[in-house]
Amino acid sequence: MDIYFITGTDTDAGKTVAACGFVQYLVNSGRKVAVMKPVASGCEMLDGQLKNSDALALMKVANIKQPYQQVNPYTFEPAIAPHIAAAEKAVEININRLQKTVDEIRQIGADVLVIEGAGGWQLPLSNTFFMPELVEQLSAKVILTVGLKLGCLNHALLSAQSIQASGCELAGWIAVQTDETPMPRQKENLETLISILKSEPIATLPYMPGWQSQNFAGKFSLVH
Ligand SMILES: Nc1ncnc2c1ncn2[C@@H]1O[C@H](COP(=O)(O)OP(=O)(O)OP(=O)(O)O)[C@@H](O)[C@H]1O
Ligand SMILES: C[C@H](N)[C@H](N)CCCCCC(=O)O
Ligand SMILES: [Mg+2]
Repeated sequence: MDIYFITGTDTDAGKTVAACGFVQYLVNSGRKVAVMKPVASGCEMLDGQLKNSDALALMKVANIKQPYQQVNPYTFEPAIAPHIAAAEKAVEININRLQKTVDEIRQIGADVLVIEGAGGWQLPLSNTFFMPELVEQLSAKVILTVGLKLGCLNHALLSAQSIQASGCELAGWIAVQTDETPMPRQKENLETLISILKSEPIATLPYMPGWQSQNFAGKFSLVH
């Protein structure tokens, strides 16, 4: 099973939009795709269970049916840093539990697993454990979502350097216009990103109101 981890230059960088498009692209190419949002803060009670809108959006585009708990093992109600939300509930985010969940997903016949992170690359999950440890342990390929806004050049370069320093493979990046108004000099910034990240993006996603009900698989190009 190939595992892709979708990270971003920051929270609100467009990771969920990028991850949903990437899942649609994989499904369109004939792959059996499962999804995960391992740790989510900003959840609401639905049908007696805390659920997160990112996890629900990913489940909608995947083509393997999974129980909610398998997609999103750790749910926290407040929209705050997850390790703080976990500490407030005396919950320990356990890397072995997450690894076991990924092993379960292997058993259900997925040939690709797309995992959305939370926040940016170096997300604390406790006082001593950060998200890159999980990504490295899973040998997941990383895709960096760059939210197109002023400051993204620095964030993109720092993220790429940190991904590589964590011993992970940066398999590609996705540019996302997250606001209705394009950032100033968006075209020039995209050219700079291509130069900094030393590759063309696997997709450039425009601002798409109602993206939840669109299929944007066609905007993606081949990723290894
Ligand atoms: N291309 C787009 N078209 C329309 N709306 C977008 C687009 N990209 C992002 N948005 C909106 O911007 C907001 C942030 O995007 P998104 O939720 O994908 O960020 P994220 O990186 O997944 O954040 P988080 O760290 O909370 O998971 C959302 O409200 C989303 O609907
Ligand atoms: C609630 C929010 N939308 C994200 N899910 C969590 C973002 C955590 C960011 C932590 C940080 O780096 O400061
Ligand atoms: Mg998200």
